[in-house]
Formats: sequence, C-alpha cells, structure tokens
Amino acid sequence: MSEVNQPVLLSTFLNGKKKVKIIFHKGILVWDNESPPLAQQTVPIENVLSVQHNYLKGIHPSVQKQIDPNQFTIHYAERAVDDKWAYKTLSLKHSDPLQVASWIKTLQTHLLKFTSRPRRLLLFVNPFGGKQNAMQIYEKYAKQLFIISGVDVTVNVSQRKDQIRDFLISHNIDMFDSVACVGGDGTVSELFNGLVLRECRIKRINANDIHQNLPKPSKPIGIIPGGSTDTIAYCLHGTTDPTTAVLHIIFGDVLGLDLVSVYDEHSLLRLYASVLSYGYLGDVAYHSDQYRWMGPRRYDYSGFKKLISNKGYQGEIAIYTDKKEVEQEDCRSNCNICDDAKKNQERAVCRWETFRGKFFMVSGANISCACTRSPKGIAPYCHLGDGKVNLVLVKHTSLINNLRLLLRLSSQDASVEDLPFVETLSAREFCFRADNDVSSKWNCDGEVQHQTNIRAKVRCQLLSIFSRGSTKISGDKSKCCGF
Ligand SMILES: Nc1ncnc2c1ncn2[C@@H]1O[C@H](COP(=O)(O)OP(=O)(O)OP(=O)(O)O)[C@@H](O)[C@H]1O
Repeated sequence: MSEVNQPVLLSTFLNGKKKVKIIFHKGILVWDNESPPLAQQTVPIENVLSVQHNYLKGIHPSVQKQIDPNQFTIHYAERAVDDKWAYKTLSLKHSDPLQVASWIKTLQTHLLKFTSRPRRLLLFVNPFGGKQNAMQIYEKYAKQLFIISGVDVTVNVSQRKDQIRDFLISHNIDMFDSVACVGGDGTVSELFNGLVLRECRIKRINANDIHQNLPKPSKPIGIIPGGSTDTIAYCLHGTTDPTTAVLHIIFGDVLGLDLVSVYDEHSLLRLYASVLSYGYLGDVAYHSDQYRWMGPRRYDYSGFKKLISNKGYQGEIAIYTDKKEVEQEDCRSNCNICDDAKKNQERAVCRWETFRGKFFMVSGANISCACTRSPKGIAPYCHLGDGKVNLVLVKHTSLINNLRLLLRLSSQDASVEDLPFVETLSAREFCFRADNDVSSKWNCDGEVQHQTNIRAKVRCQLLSIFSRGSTKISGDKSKCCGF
C-alpha cells in the first residue's frame, strides 16, 4: 500500500475516566500510557488479536446481549520479560458512534490481511503427561484467548498412548487449517509423527525408505506446553509459559523446524524434534518410566542412580557432514542461518567420517534442548531449521567428570561444549553401531527406543510451527566456578 493510501486515524477517547489520544498510522497504534511514567504505548497491528464492540451492561441474562455503539476494546499482546508475552486490553469510549465504528472497521480490515492466522484449529490434549493438568491448562490459559481471537477450536482428548498419532494418520482433517496440542514432548512427537506419516500415506511415499524425501505436512502446528520438561516448546518460544504459546498460535507466524527420521536396518522407527540420546539419557528414560507416579521428580531419582553407576558403552559413530565444526552462532528469531539453510542444503558436499570409543552418552541434538532445568541445553548452538544435528559425544571417564557434565547442563552461564571429554560435531546424517553385547537404549524425544543400531537423517524444516522464536542469547561462556 502506498503511503498516500495508508489510513490515518486520530481520535481522543475515554479509557475509564482518563482521556486517551490514540493514533493509527502505517500499521502502528500509539497512545499515551495510562499511568506514570507518562510514556507512549506503541503496539504494531501484528500484535493485535482482535478489535470488538463492547456490550451494554446491566441487561438481564435472559435478554440477548446488545452492542454498545459507543465503546470498543482492542485486544492485544505485549512482549514482557524473558520471551514471555502478555495479553492486554484497551477499552475506548466515544460519544460519537461513527468514530467508534470507523476505528473498529479500519482495524478489523487490517487484521484480515493476516491470512496465516488460524481460524479452525484441531487441538489435542494429553491428560496423562506432566502434572496431568493439560485440560486445566487449556481451560485456564487458552480457551478464552482463542474465543477472543475468533479461532474456532475442536478439542480432542487423547485416551491412550499413540492415539493422537493414529488419529492423524487415518482421519480426514481437511476441515481444519491447523493442528495443535497441549502436552509435553511425547505429545508433540505423536503430533508430528502422525502428520508426516499421514502425508506419506496420501502421497504414496514409502516412509521406510531413507532415500525418499519426506513430505512436508500442509498444516502448521501449535505447541502449548503441558508436560514435564517441555523442551521443544521452550526451545521454540524461549519459555514454557502457556499464555505465550497460545499467543504464538494466534499470531499465525511460523518458523521452520527440522525433524530427524530414525531407522533400523528395515524401517523408519520414528521422527524426533529434540534429541536422540544413547547411554546415560537412554538409561534414564528407560528407568524413569517405571516411576511416572513421581511426576517430574522421577528424572532426578533415575538420573542420580544412573550417574552413580557410571556405565560406559562401546560403539562406532559415523557422521555425514560437509563441515563438522559447530559454528558458535545463536539461533534467535529471524535467524539468518536457518533462512539460508533451505536454499543451500542441496549444494552441500558431504562425506562420511567415523569415530570409535567408549561413551557415557551419545546425543544427536536437533535443537539446543534448553529447558528450565538446563537453560543452555546440551547443544547451545544447535539451530531450529539449519538441516543439521549437533552430535554431542561424551566420553566414558570418571564419576567426577559426570558430575561436571550435569553441573554444566544445569548452569545458567556455562555450557558442556568446552569440557575436555565432550566433543560436539555437526552432521546431516549419522549412524551408530554398538560394539558388543552391553548396550543401552535410545531416548527419542523422551520416549524409549529399544533398537540399538540406528541411522538418522535430518529433514530440513519439515515442520512449520506457530512461533515467532526466542530472543535468548547463549551469551558469555564463563565456567561454573572453574568446574
Ligand atoms: N491418554 C493417554 N494415556 C496414557 N498415555 C498417553 C495418553 N495420551 C498420550 N499419552 C502418552 O503419554 C506420554 C507422556 O506424555 P508427554 O510426553 O506429553 O508428557 P511428559 O512425559 O510428562 O512430558 P515431557 O516429555 O515434556 O517430559 C507420551 O508417551 C504420550 O504418547
């Protein structure tokens, strides 16, 4: 739209008893702040959820609600601290109904331009994960915001493990423009595994053939955290705050997330989004599942037991890479590296390289795997959509070094990367073969995977996720008391 055609609205309204001068120009709303400091408030139209007439008060509930022609409300979101977004409103009153109508019409017309905002959302709720309160999370944080924003939500509560995945593979979901879930990483994993396999079924693609290009699901995904760790939600949004996750869905902006497909000799085992871990974390996942009644504390209990036992696993790792060194660049919202990855991945000249050893843990991280318990994650410089995994190899050493590793993982400031017994490599594909009979399990997005010898391949930006990304920086690399 040329500048001449850009509408300019300028009016003075009443907000409660206070006069508010508000202007809308070039897609930006500006008004005076209600209370000191008397700064101006600026809200770009892309942060506005909806603009609606208010209803007249004092009418008996049996009488149909009547619109108040003199009042309207702007529902909007504001970025708060630490990547969190907050929901806010501004109610405005004017004696002239034409003023009110003109503002509502202009703002609503602008909002119609955001065609990627979801309108008909299929939302899965896992009542089993985390604190078993996913339904309450939906009712408390999501339901009202979706109503306000005009998103028609169909809720599907899962009754058993893998039901979400099976539903998506076999049911017609053409009536929805987007899909979301309330749950932890296991729930998100069911969601995207179902969507990709569904697409393979429709397009008659053999998902078990590693050489096939997997099809991109046509519907974007929303992720509302409701699990124990919620690593995927944290890495995408920079927080596990449910309101923020809901607002990211309503905004309708998407970012591309890589998925990794994991195979044994014969078939596709599953796709993962966060991490595939062998050794320590595989053992913890296998062991902790028996203690689910403990809630999130089961990870502390199993983690401690497995740490003390300090098992090492002999194996061979082969990586397929064009550049194995990891660049120390953060993946933040509007990341250039992820933007370029899609264009350049075909051009990458890769070769296989092999490593052998005895490992405490081997992890193929697809994202940094940061979460509230591990603010930097196991792979702080791993990107969401660069078509690569960071392979973190932790050698089998002493118990004291295992403790150093765990301290680094839970540290705000230091990361595992510069520990002398940790090596991080960048790869587009990797293989693992266990050397002898003593083998561990794989932990795949928090779920136990029993096959030991696997091959994994990154699928660049296979998913579109509703998120504006995180602004967090991995920051300074101070060592945790030199430990
Ligand atoms: N109705 C259900 N009954 C039992 N299990 C279910 C049901 N619905 C989903 N599941 C399974 O519950 C498991 C745990 O769910 P989820 O991963 O969301 O929670 P979590 O493990 O507490 O969180 P996180 O993975 O973030 O630590 C997953 O394996 C999922 O497939």
